[in-house]
Amino acid sequence: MNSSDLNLYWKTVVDTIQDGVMIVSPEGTIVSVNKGFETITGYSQSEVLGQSCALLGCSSCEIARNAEGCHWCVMFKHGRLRRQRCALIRKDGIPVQIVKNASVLKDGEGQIIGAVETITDITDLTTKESLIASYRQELDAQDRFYGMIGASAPMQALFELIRNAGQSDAPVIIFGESGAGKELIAKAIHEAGSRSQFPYIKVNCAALNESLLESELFGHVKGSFTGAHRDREGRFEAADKGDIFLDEIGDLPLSTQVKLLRVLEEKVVERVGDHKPIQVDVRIISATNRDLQALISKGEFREDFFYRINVIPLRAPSLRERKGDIPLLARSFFNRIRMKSGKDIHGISREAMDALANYNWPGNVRELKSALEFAFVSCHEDLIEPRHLPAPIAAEPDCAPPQPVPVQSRGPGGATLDQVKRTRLIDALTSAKGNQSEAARILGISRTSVWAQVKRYQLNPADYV
Ligand SMILES: Nc1ncnc2c1ncn2[C@@H]1O[C@H](COP(=O)(O)OP(=O)(O)OP(=O)(O)O)[C@@H](O)[C@H]1O
Repeated sequence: MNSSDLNLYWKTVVDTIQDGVMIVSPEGTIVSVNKGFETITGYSQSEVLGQSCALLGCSSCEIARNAEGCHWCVMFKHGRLRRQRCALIRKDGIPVQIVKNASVLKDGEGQIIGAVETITDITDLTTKESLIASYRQELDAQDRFYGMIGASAPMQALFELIRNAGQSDAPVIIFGESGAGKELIAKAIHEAGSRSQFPYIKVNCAALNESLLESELFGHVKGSFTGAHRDREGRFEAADKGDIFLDEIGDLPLSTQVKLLRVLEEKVVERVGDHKPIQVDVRIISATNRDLQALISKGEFREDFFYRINVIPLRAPSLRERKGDIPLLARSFFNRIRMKSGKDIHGISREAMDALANYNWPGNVRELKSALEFAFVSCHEDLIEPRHLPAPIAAEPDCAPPQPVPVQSRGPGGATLDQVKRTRLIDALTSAKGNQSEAARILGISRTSVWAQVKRYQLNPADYV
């Protein structure tokens, strides 16, 4: 077969391919199209020959034509076009999603004599893509609730409780281990509720001493103590009509509990150094990782105050009670950290994911987040492997099924949760040579939590230096 024979068959070859093929002159006049083109556009050959290719209303050409200083067909400027995703308008007015490729055609002297364009109909693909995107959105919406991630049954049940609690004005108390997400729950209650248009104010009851805490909560008047140079509004006044989140409420001094009880009962506050009652309409959301009943027995927490704040109790499930959420959480943290770090790590290996799933997570979600941050620093490869995770996670072969652990329960060997936590804190302080920030990193909890636990368990970090 010689080349002239081949030319005879060429048209048949072009007509058998499903993609559309169109040849245009340098002015954009359509000079030839194949059968695929007819199928995709709905135009017959006789209808388009001699017409301008603008007839197809291609979205990318429209954009190029409207761009200032641009030749109406970018392809003639650049010589070729590769995998351009756009849409053209069929003869019946329906848009078709396409991918097009194009090249200019030159004669023997290098003069442009036209261009060839191929068109692939990707309607099926885009339909599938949008279906996947909508499924993904649906799944995301189910697994996320005001920034909280959780597809497991305990989390789904918690989301429902939060929705209900948000609608009520009754005080809410959130129990749960450190790092389990109590603060996120408090914020979600506010955002999901009828007070969301008003302030949300957080106060950490363990971070301040008694007099500073009272001045913080209730405000003070000028001269009420050394350093009170002017009147100051307290956090309750600032939270008027909204919510106040009292974190670590178990660390609230007894005398402050009495004052808060009055705020709850009479809905008034008095600034420190003043006796003028100020009306406030604030819902209290509190949280603790301590066993309040035990504190009541020891006389360290007022029973009447406990019943006042414990109207709607919620519990943040520990991560080991909802191990099914680990991959979901890990992937979400991975994506967030990757975006921030700019490091080109592609994912978490199967083995590393298994290690995450098998670990017991005493520091809960916070520890998981820290573990991934650690992995991003130590990984210089494509995938996060077990060796990039903090040592205890990579090492711990804990294949025991997740055990529901009530907040005020007993830990291994019948020890109370407090005893287990105390031992864990001592271990961390020992490894960290008394450095509380380092101990916090080891445990995957905040420095404030370590500081509060040191205080609660009456430890002296200097003993571990
Ligand atoms: N369900 C969740 N989804 C996404 N992130 C979470 C979830 N739970 C907790 N986190 C993240 O884990 C970290 C610790 O959460 P949070 O501060 O709410 O815990 P906590 O129980 O209040 O801890 P602590 O008792 O130490 O104050 C935060 O960075 C938070 O964003």
